Amino acid sequence: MASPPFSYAVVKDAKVLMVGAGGIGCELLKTLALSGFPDIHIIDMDTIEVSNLNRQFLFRQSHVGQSKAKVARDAVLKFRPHIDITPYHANVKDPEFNVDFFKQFNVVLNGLDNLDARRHVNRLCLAANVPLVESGTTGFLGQVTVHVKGRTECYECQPKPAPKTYPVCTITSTPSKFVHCVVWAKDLLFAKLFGDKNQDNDLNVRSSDGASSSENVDDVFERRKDEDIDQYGRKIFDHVFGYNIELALSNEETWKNRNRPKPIYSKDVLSDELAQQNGNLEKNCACDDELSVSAMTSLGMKNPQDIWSLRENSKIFLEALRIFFTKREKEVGNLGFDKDDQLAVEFVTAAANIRAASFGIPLHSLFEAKGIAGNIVHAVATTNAVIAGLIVIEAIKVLQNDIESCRMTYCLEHPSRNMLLMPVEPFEPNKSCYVCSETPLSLEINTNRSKLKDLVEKIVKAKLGMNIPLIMCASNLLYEAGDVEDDMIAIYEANLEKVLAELPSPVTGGTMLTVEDMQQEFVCNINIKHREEFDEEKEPDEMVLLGWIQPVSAAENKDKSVDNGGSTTSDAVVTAVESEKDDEITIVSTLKKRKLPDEIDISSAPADVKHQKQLEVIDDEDDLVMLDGDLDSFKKRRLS
Ligand SMILES: Nc1ncnc2c1ncn2[C@@H]1O[C@H](COP(=O)(O)OP(=O)(O)OP(=O)(O)O)[C@@H](O)[C@H]1O
Ligand SMILES: [Zn+2]
Repeated sequence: MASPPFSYAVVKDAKVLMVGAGGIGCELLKTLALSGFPDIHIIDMDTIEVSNLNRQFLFRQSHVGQSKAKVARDAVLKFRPHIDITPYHANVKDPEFNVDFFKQFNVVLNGLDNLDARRHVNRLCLAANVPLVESGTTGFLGQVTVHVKGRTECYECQPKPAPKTYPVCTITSTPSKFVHCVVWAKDLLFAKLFGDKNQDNDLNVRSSDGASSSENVDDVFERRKDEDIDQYGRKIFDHVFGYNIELALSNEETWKNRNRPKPIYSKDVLSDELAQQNGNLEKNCACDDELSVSAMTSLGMKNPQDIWSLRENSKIFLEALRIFFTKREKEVGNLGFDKDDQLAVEFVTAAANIRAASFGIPLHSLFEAKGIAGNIVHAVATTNAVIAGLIVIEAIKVLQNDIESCRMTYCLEHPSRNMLLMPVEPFEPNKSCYVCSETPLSLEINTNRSKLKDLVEKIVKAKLGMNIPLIMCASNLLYEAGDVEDDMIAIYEANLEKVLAELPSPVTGGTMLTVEDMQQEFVCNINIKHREEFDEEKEPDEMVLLGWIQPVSAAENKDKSVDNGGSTTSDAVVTAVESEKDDEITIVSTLKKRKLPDEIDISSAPADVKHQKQLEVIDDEDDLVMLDGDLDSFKKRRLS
């Protein structure tokens, strides 16, 4: 079908909102300005960092520390002085950016890097009825999608795979890849030593028969008053890399079909006097900046791309631990892993490598370990530029109200059918999407036993992702959360416990609850039905939400699992799930688009069918595969 010719009028009259002035945003603002857009508003909450300069070309060294939105505006005005650019150095979730604010724009363009903000913008665009062009990049991969209320899928019509998770036992007992060791070092050991002591931690789960001495284990991690720090470090070292491994080895069953790990004790790797020689810290730490304190510097090691020997890793491990307990003592107990915290990265690299050595897994450099721990895929400027160009092309189609011609476009790393850019017709809205559809969700619940509090925590907050929910049953307010004053919080909690302990009686007869999210302008109707019989294994909460699509990874990993960390810089994972090696990518999108046939009732089975098909492919993580075809004829195809 021929699209209407490009009309400059739609551009000339358009008022657009850009959210995000980072890698994609800089390219986008430049392309919008050069394409003749006269009125552009930009929201970005961040300031410029040195690490942005290699690709966020509107920024220079002298801008470091300044607002991205404002500097981007000034930079573009230098070559397009006559356009209006309004910057907001703010979080798009701030209340000032409400439905009325969104209504003033003809189209909203996202250049964000996280799911939460994307969802928020999606919901506001739906509430304000403004089309959204959404985008993301991860290295060479990227995508641009178009979301128009009632005509295409909204951003949340399909579940988004959450960051990859691993079964706990792989992490605690049977690692087979370096990433497993990194997750162990970061989420278990680092958290145990430097994080919140009250948090549950699976570090002590070693083998099925090794639980007996769990009390002693806690003592080991507790540093005794006046305990010499080097001695303490060695004690931890010997416990986690020596004793725990010996204990795990005692369970013969585990090792029948696996390589047996080797216990490592500090005395075997480091001679005794080394502990004293270790470090040169005083000399290097005249600086006040805590994050710049480094075990590598202290030990005279410079190159983050070197792969350290077992001995070097052991020295870094002890030195980093020593620095945390001496120079950063105040933070111990509150630390969370941060990829920009040099000392934390050094500690995690060293711990992961020592564990890897024990399990016969190849060691890695700090640079590589940091990438894995921070879930970092290095950004590619060209991908951002291509994606920004595509955003503008789609925005113009949207402004021309030519939704038929809109395409979701996937930028691939390797050509497929000789193409690097794969256009896909947008999907129709998912009729069972709780965000954009009017159809109420249905909750089957044991109303005799379940409490409203559970419903709020398990369904409203955890599943539907509402931040500050307000629940109404007809015109009665049942639950409210939000910025309550401090002294009110206690009263409020007591009230909630008391007054709302049981689900209110009208619900038991089958009642529609209306749930609003005050922060995200989001309304969702839940029809509650009473059901007494629940399968305890499959439905342990005695609650089943129908019409809601589970995020991929939640269903994939029913076992208790450990998150491998932060989010990627983009959302390209929507279609491409990264596997552990850079060159292994699993594509789960159906790149050849199909409109959902009308006869299929997607409110029930097909969404699940589609979902399961995706899982099949995600499991096959070692190949580059692509799903091709429509809902009932998914085929896996290997790309060569
Ligand atoms: N809730 C939000 N409100 C406003 N801006 C946001 C929000 N969430 C993310 N952003 C902005 O979106 C931009 C995303 O850009 P990009 O993906 O290039 O990330 P970056 O932080 O600039 O770089 P990197 O994460 O790769 O170091 C950032 O500038 C960030 O400040
Ligand atoms: Zn939707």
